[in-house]
Amino acid sequence: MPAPEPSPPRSSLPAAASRSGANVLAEAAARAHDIKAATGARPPAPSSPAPPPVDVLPADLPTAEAGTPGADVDRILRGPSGLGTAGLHLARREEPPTPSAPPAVPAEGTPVPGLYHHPVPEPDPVRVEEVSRRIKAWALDEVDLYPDEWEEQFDGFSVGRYMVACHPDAPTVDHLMLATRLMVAENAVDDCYCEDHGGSPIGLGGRLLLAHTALDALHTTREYQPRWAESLHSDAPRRAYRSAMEYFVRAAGASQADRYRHDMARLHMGYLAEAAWAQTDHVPEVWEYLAMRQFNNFRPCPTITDTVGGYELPADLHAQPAMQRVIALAGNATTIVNDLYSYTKELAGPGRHLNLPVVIAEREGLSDRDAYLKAVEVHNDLMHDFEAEAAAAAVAFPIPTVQRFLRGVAAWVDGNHYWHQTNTFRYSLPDFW
Ligand SMILES: CC(C)=CCC/C(C)=C(\C)COP(=O)(O)OP(=O)(O)O
Ligand SMILES: [Mg+2]
Repeated sequence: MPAPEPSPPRSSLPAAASRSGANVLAEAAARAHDIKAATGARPPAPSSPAPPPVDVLPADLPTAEAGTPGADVDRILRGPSGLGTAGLHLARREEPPTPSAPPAVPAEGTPVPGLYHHPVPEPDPVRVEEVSRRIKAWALDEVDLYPDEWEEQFDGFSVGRYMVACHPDAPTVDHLMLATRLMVAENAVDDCYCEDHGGSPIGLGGRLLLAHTALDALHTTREYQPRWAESLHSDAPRRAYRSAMEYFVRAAGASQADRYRHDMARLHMGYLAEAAWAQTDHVPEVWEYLAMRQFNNFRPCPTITDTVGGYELPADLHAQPAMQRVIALAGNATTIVNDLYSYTKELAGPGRHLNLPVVIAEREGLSDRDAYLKAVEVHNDLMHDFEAEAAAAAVAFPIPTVQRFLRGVAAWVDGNHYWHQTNTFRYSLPDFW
């Protein structure tokens, strides 16, 4: 007589988590592995020769200011403390420290008065320098990204400082490069197809769709495949997307790569709505603008925090409605930060550029100043909601990868604010105070 089947493993997770499918059960089984992964990392495909050693950053995230609504949540997002919990924190660096690393120079720039945010420590200058060196080499030598005249703008964008600030738990510079290439490629598409460098709403849909195939490959017949493959080398945005995605896919799990493709499809849909409104000079209602900006949004950047951290948030946990809400609120807060810091730049550009203060002024009949101040309040409400929902998700899913992912998203939010505040080459504040 055959031996009875062993009973299926039972989840030790709370009810909310155990409803979320097979991957969550596997997650529970792999918890011990995750704890190890929180201090180790999935290695990305190396992009170039091994980097020089970099300094060791403190792995903790910045704390919320005392007395702010974020103070409680910050304690949760900072993760557990006490004996035996070290493995649940952000990864320690794999690269050895450089004792002679130069001290970080304090950042320039003033925060928007009244903007709820968390200051971050200066990003490690050694990492910043190395990422900046490598990204320029990639842009020039691997994807021929820009003509000489755009060099100052490329440098002024300070993408190395941006990505080091946003990913304090990246175990190596190779991991940071995954985010940095994608960030540069995303901006190349925005600049060259949509905005500053020859972009236009006219014909944007066709250009975006074809560029999207650099992220989400065309599967077609033998006759047409080579023409498509060639097309991926035919302009800078497509070369950048193709190459950055190739590196990313080599480091990411299949569901992480698919998550990124989905987020980029969302982004492209947002670009199209913005372009359609620009073509007819339509000013949407405020809530409609916010809906467009939820898609034309930084979301694809914080959602790769696990790949850049060298671990994976399982797809079923990423798909949880609570997690989706946290991600959407984080993306929306970070994107309204852009609207506030880029306000004067966009006002100075040709034509009307929609951003939240402009739309509030137009649709709610407020002065430019009052509309700007109202946009600050909208941002602050989004930030408080993000933090409250992240805290609730951290409690609902007491799983190391969830906690680490939430901390990674929060770190991205703070690093994004830091970069906007300190990028005085690109942004300046209006004279409203
Ligand atoms: C990096 C990335 C995914 C960008 C996508 C959307 C995007 C370009 C932004 C959210 C930034 O907004 P904006 O186009 O207004 O940028 P600038 O104000 O010109 O810096
Ligand atoms: Mg802007």
